[in-house]
Order: sequence, then structure tokens, then C-alpha cells
Amino acid sequence: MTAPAITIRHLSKSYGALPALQDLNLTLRGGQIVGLLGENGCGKTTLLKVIAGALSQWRGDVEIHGHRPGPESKAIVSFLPDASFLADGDTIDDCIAQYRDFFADFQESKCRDLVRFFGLDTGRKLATLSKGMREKAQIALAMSRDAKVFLLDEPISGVDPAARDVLLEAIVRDLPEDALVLISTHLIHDLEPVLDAVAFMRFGTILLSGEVDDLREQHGNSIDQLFREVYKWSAR
Ligand SMILES: Nc1ncnc2c1ncn2[C@@H]1O[C@H](COP(=O)(O)OP(=O)(O)OP(=O)(O)O)[C@@H](O)[C@H]1O
Repeated sequence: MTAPAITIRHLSKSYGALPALQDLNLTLRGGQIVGLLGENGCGKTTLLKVIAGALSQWRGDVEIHGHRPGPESKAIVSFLPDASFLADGDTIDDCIAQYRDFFADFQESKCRDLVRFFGLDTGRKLATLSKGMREKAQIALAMSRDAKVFLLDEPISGVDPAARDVLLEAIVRDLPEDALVLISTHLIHDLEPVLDAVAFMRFGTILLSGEVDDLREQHGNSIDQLFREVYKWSAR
């Protein structure tokens, strides 16, 4: 068995008096696409930010390929936050240049292929792009790092259902071997075809996690149906 890509033990995080993550435990291995699922406010974004090294005040143990969140883990983690992180006045070409300068593992040719695949013009300023076009540009950038872990926060929420399939195809295309892709979403139905494993969250902790084939076999349901049942049951 290979070492886990991410190991989290007893992770807790509060915003002031409000607990966002509570004694959360999760182990994820590489070579998988994992759906991080749960209702609004259950802590998905907070969890991704802790793993990405974007939050500093938390308790517990978090390891990404043996590194606590920090400069060493950031070198192997590609994080796509839910809010836009690129400057409106920049063109896609400018963003590609920034990624090239900033990330040693950035593969410009893969990024340009993805941008072409999405039909985007690299000379256009981000301010002139629609929400969905901007999302595509951000996915092209984030997925073009030769990273070991990809953290994608709601990557397909801004696009219409037809475009979601195109985005998912781009996400899974030419993934580095043994990479872990952790995707938070409410759109379980759209994402289910590409998922190897899922982690269901509620109230800042993991309710249920496992490989989708095992869960389907154990529960005799699609992950979409299981998701509905788990949340109906846990809401009682
Ligand atoms: N910067 C912040 N300051 C105060 N509270 C916050 C902050 N960010 C998140 N929270 C709170 O922490 C909890 C978890 O939020 P988080 O954004 O992680 O959930 P989420 O599962 O990603 O939600 P959604 O699906 O709506 O994006 C929520 O109660 C939220 O109100």
C-alpha cells in the first residue's frame, strides 16, 4: 500500500466562537478523484483552505505527502479557490506568464491546449469574460501544474450543464500519475461519473467516506441517491 497523499487527524477550526471544523479525520490516497460533498456551511471550503495552507489558525494534524501545510506542501498542491483569484485587468496571456514565473511545475503547453479546448482567446482581459469563461480559464491554469494534489473548490458551479461535462473532461485530462484531485461540490449528479471516492461532510466533520464502487455495492445506490439518503437520515 502506498503512503497516503493527505492524512488529517483531529482537525478543528473555529471562526471566533463558531466551530467550522470539529475533530475531523480523513485519509486520502493518490491516483484518485474524490468528491467532497455536503450542504452549505458544512465546512468544505474551510477544509480545502487548511489543506492548501491558506489558513493558519487551526488545531490537529494535517499532512500532505508528509508535509504540514506550508511552503513545502504548497509546492506540490494546486489550489483553485471558489472566488476568483486573478486580477480583472489581466489577460489570459498575463495569467499564464504569472503561473510560469510562480510555479516551477507549470506546464505552459498543457495550459494553452486547455485554453484552446475551451475556445478562449488568450488576449482577452478577464474583466471581459463571462463567469463561466473565467472559470474555464482558472481551471486551465490550476490543472496545468504538475502537482501531486489538486484542490478544486466548486469548480463547475458557474457554468451551464452542457459546459460542465467539458470542464470535467479538462479536469481529468492528462492528470499527473498518482495525483489526488479533491473537488468540493453540490453538483454530485454531474460529478459522479468521474469520481473514484467521496467524503460526505456535515457540521464540520466527515459523516461517511469511501470508494464509490464499494459504497454503491454496500448501499445498492448511486452516490447521488446515497447522498440524499445520508443527509435525510442525519437531519433527523
Ligand atoms: N471568514 C469567515 N468568518 C467567519 N465565519 C466563517 C468564515 N468562513 C466561513 N465561515 C463559517 O464557517 C462555516 C463553514 O463555512 P465553509 O465556507 O467552510 O462551508 P462550505 O461547506 O464551503 O459552504 P458552501 O457550500 O456554502 O460554500 C459556516 O458556518 C460559515 O458561516
